[in-house]
Amino acid sequence: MSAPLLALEDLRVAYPAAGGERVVVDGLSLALERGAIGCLLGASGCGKTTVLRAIAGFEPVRAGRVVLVGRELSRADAMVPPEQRAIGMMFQDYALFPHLDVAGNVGFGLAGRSRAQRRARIDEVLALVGLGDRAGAYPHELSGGQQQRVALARALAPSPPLLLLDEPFSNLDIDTREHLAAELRTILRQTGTTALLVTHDQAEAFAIADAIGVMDRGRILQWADAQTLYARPADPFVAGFIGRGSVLAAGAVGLAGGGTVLVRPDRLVPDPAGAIHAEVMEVTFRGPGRVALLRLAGGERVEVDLPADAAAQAGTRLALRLVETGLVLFR
Ligand SMILES: Nc1ncnc2c1ncn2[C@@H]1O[C@H](COP(=O)(O)OP(=O)(O)OP(=O)(O)O)[C@@H](O)[C@H]1O
Repeated sequence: MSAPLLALEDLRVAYPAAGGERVVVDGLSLALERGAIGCLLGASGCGKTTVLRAIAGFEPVRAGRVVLVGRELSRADAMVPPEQRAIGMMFQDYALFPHLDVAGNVGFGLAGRSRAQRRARIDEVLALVGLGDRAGAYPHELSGGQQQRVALARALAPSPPLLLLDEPFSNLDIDTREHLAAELRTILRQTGTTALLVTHDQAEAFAIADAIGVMDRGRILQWADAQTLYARPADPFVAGFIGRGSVLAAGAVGLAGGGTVLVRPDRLVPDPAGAIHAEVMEVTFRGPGRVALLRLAGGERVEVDLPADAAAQAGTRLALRLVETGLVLFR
């Protein structure tokens, strides 16, 4: 197999803190193939941005290595400065220059090319992001989504070997975000750009990435494609974090042998002959169907998708059976 385009090897990053230092990235490794779109997914504060900052060269590493196209960029006792890494970046505040028009913003990173070459490249990337007719507009004349496209065009213009994107759509409304996520994936594919994205939004990660690393407290718990994370989460944290479902003691749903089990909302089905008894706490309509929040006999809470004909109401009791195919057990 060919060497990955980006390799993070046992990376450790710490910030100064009262009485010493606080490790926020702790033994993190990943490999990204050329042309692949990777994503770090995790809750606020788990260290995602810090990983990107270490790759970009804004944060020194305490241990481990950052290697891009076979070139060592960071290790504990040496680092290549950010401006010599040729890595493209797009951050959540997209920081466009307000006094430059769209063409000026996009052309900013294209010093060293002739005027004609610059102009041609600006036109090319603006067409790519669907803003071919807005080259003369100023950032304040554009919508949030358009500004974000300009930021993307600016990051792509120098054809960086690697593009880092930190919560690129977090300032946008949900419709624009979903639309742009799909568009971003298409553009990255068209240009063959290798990218590493950071987000706390699972839908965004699923829509864009080929491989997703679920992070918790500075580590990657599992690095896999979206289907694998959903169907075969590696541990209870990933199981609870990805998709809907509850991680319960196996005995709570009648399974022998101990351990815990991930119960997705379609794995418990109302059945008068079922052996699992629950109290209905709440029923919510979530178009197209209804969802019931149940309390099992041992007090565990679990969410269940209700069939159209199920007559469940808050305050009533319900018998259910467990659909055992596709269950994920942790022992
Ligand atoms: N410059 C800094 N100095 C000290 N602590 C920092 C610094 N930057 C980040 N931290 C801390 O490091 C931890 C990880 O922060 P980081 O921004 O990497 O997380 P994140 O997962 O990207 O979160 P968010 O989604 O909220 O940006 C947090 O607890 C944060 O408070």
